[in-house]
Amino acid sequence: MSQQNNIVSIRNVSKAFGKHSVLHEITLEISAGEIFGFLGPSGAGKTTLVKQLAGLDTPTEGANFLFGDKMPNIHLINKIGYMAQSDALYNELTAKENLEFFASLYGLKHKARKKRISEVMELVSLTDDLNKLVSNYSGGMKRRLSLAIALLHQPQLLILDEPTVGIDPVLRKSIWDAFVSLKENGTTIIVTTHVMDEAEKCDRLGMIRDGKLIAVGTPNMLVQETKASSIEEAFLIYGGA
Ligand SMILES: Nc1ncnc2c1ncn2[C@@H]1O[C@H](COP(=O)(O)OP(=O)(O)OP(=O)(O)O)[C@@H](O)[C@H]1O
Repeated sequence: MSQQNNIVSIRNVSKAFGKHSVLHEITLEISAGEIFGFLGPSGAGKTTLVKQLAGLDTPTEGANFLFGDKMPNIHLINKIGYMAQSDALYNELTAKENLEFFASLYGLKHKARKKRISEVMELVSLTDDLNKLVSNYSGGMKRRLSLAIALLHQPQLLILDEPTVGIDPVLRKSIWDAFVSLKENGTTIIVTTHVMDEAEKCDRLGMIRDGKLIAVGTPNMLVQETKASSIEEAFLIYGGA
């Protein structure tokens, strides 16, 4: 794999909050155009790691490089779309007003802004709810709106922290179809999940347990290597069960 293909390079990253060690010596390369999933139980350290990749936190040891530059780096903001685990939306505004606010932060001009807003809302099936107050949105609708915002500026790298929590299976499928078409158009996607059927859809998976990267590979490879019958069983075997 050539060096410039690696959009993300995590080099020997550890993180501690006070005495609490949360990430242990993680090293990993993620290449352009792949859907990479971090799979692990609650508290494993997934959010801590992807926050660093989004430039919102720093490691205690080691370093993260995105597009060849050390993070955090303000100049990379336009290349990254980040969707946090809890929605960062203005509840007292409509969805459209929220989108317009973020679009202006990204410097999208009026005509392009209008076009992108309708494209991203179409993608998350919220076109009919564009003018609704976010306070009247359900939890799943808020997740989808957050995703739409992360997609607004057509980032080369999407970092999505549990993007489909609270979203029903039918919509979940349509959102994953959207991820695949974004990937086909060259977007690199990093997603955290603890849902096994989502893990199967990733090109490669990094299994995280207790802050350690216990296995990396394609879903098929991880299952075959452990002679497991499912990703879930493979995870347990890598975790020492
Ligand atoms: N700012 C912080 N200060 C102290 N401890 C923290 C902080 N942020 C995270 N942690 C701790 O780090 C550990 C990993 O949390 P993290 O949110 O990264 O896990 P996760 O794998 O994303 O889990 P979940 O799926 O539940 O979000 C947890 O024990 C958490 O309590």
